Amino acid sequence: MKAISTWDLTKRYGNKTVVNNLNLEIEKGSIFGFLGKNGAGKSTFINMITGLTRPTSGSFEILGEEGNSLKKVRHRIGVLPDYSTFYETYTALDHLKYYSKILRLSLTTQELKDILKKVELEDAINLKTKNFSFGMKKKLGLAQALINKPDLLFLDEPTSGVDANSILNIHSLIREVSAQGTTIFLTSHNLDEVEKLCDDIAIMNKGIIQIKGNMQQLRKQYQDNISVYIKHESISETKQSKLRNDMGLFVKNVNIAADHSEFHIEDESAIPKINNYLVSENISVYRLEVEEPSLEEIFLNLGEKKHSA
Ligand SMILES: Nc1ncnc2c1ncn2[C@@H]1O[C@H](COP(=O)(O)OP(=O)(O)OP(=O)(O)O)[C@@H](O)[C@H]1O
Repeated sequence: MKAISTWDLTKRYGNKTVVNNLNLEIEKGSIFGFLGKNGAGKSTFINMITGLTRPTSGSFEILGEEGNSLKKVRHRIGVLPDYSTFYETYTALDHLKYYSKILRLSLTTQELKDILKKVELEDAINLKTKNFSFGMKKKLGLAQALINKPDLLFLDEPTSGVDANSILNIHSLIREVSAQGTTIFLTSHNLDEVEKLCDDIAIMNKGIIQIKGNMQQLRKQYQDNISVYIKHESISETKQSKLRNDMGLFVKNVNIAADHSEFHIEDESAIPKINNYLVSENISVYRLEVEEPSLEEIFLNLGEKKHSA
């Protein structure tokens, strides 16, 4: 079942198309990573599906409801915007009490304090938000987004401006919320974070989805990048030269030294071939490392490659 589906969703401002016929399906219960350079159209897309702005054309469904019936599911959605605004004279607890009231939730003060504890704001429960750092505001925004135990949670840059320890805490909180069945839509410029957390990823560029899939599928499209390093027993010059010639037949950029070899392969099916060859040549292997492209490499390569979704 899908948590979000869009069909040819489009947004134009004047004659500028910001989101262009976007078709996307997000599996219920998944952590979905939405990436793109500044100005790619990510916020405009999120604003459309959360009802903040109207699509120019196309349609969408959220949690089984059509876009024009968004009201029916609003109470099941949590949103952490990129920048949250708070009443300066309210404390963290005052804010949660306020949102709890607006959403007509009957949460006790202790339950609200527990949510603040989850986002590591237990020491700031009675602190006015005018004294909050940027990272603390981000955490309060997260607490607010979690208050209704949402089925669908939008997180826009949840860890930007947050210190390293708190990032780890936020990541484990995201995993915990996901394990309870919440679908998470995560926008982040931190590619490492997306790679670690997300089941599926889409990369947006100039209003269209340029590539999408899970990390394995994304890597598959870029497998010419796989590099292999082998630490082996020391071999003679003659043997090195033989290896250079023989291995050159099934790997690229062969670099053979006395006690190690490095090269690139297009496809992981070359790995057993390499292994069999070394065995047949009686060369003892001490270590074999395969380095696949990171999401960052895929992202950076997008301008050069023309993969379509
Ligand atoms: N209300 C608006 N009127 C006119 N143009 C707009 C409006 N909102 C967004 N745009 C334009 O649409 C394009 C996409 O903007 P959007 O904010 O969706 O990008 P983004 O991918 O979220 O970028 P970022 O990562 O910087 O947040 C930009 O060129 C922006 O200037």
